Amino acid sequence: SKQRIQELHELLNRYNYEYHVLDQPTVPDAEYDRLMNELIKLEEAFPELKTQDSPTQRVGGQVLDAFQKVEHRTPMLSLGNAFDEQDLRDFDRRIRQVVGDDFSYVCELKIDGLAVSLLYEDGYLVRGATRGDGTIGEDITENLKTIRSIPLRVKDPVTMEVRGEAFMPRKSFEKLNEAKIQNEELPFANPRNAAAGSLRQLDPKIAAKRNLDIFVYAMTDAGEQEVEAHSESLDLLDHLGFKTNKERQKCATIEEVLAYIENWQEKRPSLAYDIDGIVIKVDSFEQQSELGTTAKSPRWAIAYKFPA
Ligand SMILES: COc1nc2nc(N)nc(N)c2nc1C
Repeated sequence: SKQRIQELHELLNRYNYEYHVLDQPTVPDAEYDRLMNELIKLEEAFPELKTQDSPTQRVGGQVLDAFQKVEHRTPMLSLGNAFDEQDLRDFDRRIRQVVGDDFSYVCELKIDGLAVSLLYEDGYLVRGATRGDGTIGEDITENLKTIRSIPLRVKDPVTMEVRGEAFMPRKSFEKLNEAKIQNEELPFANPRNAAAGSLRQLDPKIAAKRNLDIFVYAMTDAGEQEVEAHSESLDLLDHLGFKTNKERQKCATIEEVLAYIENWQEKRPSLAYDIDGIVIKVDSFEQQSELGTTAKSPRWAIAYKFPA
């Protein structure tokens, strides 16, 4: 049974990864459910064989009476904003004044959700927290564990914090609001509020039903992982089993950044989730550290906000 439990862990984690991270399931849901039920029964029969990263542990047990405050290992910064082309050209000029002309940007969609931090120790997810004020957040581990695209254990025994944006896909938002209106409850104003409201639930079983998702966008201590650029750290996060946003693109010049922005301004309605802008980052970590950060945001990144 220990061997079968190990086998079920691997199967369920693989099927979960294919469905929720790759969006390419290879088995029907019924097969997944059958294996999950077998694992639940085996763990009931052999409780000593239940592990913290077991797929059965995603939906926590008890309802909390409050969230604990937690301190982030490294502060969660915020982004400076750009609202038009001139702001972006000013940003670009400031970058070039420090690092010269030999650098590249990475552009990413700015997901309209909730910034969260995931702490992994020796490869295991040990804590999940809201951004809070950037230094102190709230421990919402039990709720974040219900997001199927968050690995409970990653391939390598890494210890790091991973940052990402938790969000509610538009279709889930519409279905949730339909149900709320049916029950004569107040609907959520937008997917971002719905995601925030879901992650603030003290009962993880409610969060588990809200079909939340996440795109991770940074890891701390990336230096220790021998990566030298942000784009490489995103590829490493993919390798570790995280869900990153695939629409990211390297841009050699601000002109290419402007073209990327224009492209996504147009394609925005076709996305399965809300975005409120585009994040532009200098790719090289060495150049990021040359540029440094102000008290609250990096000088090497900026968020272009779409007009409301
Ligand atoms: C480097 O710091 C950041 N990077 C980010 N990247 C993306 N894609 N989205 C964000 N919301 C974001 N926020 C911050 C503070």
